[in-house]
Amino acid sequence: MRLCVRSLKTAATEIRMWVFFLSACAGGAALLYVLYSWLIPAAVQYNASLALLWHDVIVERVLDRITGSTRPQRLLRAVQKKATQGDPQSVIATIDHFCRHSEWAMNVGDEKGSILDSVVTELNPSSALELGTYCGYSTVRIARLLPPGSKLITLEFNPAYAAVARQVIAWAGLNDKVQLVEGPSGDLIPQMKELFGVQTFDFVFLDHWKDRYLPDTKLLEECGLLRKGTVLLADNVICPGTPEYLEYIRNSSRYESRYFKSHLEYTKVEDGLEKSVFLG
Ligand SMILES: C[S@@+](CC[C@H](N)C(=O)[O-])C[C@H]1O[C@@H](n2cnc3c(N)ncnc32)[C@H](O)[C@@H]1O
Ligand SMILES: [Mg+2]
Repeated sequence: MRLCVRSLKTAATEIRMWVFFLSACAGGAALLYVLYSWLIPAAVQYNASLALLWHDVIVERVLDRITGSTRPQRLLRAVQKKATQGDPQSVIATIDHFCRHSEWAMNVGDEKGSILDSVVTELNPSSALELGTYCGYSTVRIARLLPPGSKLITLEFNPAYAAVARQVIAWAGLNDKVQLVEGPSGDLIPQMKELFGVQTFDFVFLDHWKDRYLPDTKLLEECGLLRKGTVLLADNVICPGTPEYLEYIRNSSRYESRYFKSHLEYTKVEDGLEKSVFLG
């Protein structure tokens, strides 16, 4: 009888321990779930530094490790799987969907993209330059709006990104409008006239590394690649930010400049585009 009571007590203690252990596991899992599905997404939607750290460093590195591929390669696979060949709009929509629902990427994005579209449509440029191609998202956005016979030269110094962008541009059916040139902007801008026969650009989209906006603008001026009326459109002037460029372009008597408020691609963090008309 005594033995029986003792084994009942031991069993009750064991059950209590198991209940405690399982509750702790369930609590931990619930906490992780709330963190991952609610707190982190909410924080990175509204905070600039957290957004860039989370999307551009943590998630990208983890997914690269797990999948054995790079973000541009995953983006390209989504395009090849879901977008219609020869249809730029479907390529843009596929990339935006991928970036909103699978993985953030540093394209200009749909929200600022519609501002970019209106600037390009209004200007109707026959020669355009893009600094920073990445996967070719903004290249496709700009090139699809160019009038027949126009050309967009886009510069990218990362060979792996350039290789992906070439396939994205080809998938959109825009090879005849786009010339992707591989190399650093600082070396290529001075060679534009002799290598590509460009006189001046009607439109320049600045979206490469932010510390190059100002030196490359001055280089474009020195090389005589801007004409009276050339429009410079600069992305990410708030996030990550280009303070020296803004200081220069807003205070120079050679430009008329205007800020278009928007958000960092695929988030609610404030960012914007600066449109500056060269006055000659
Ligand atoms: C923000 S991404 C461009 C995004 C692209 N414009 C879009 O919206 O789809 C910036 C790209 O510029 C490239 N880049 C940065 N500095 C550069 C430079 N000095 N010359 C050429 N490419 C550069 C980077 O490798 C990167 O792919
Ligand atoms: Mg950008």
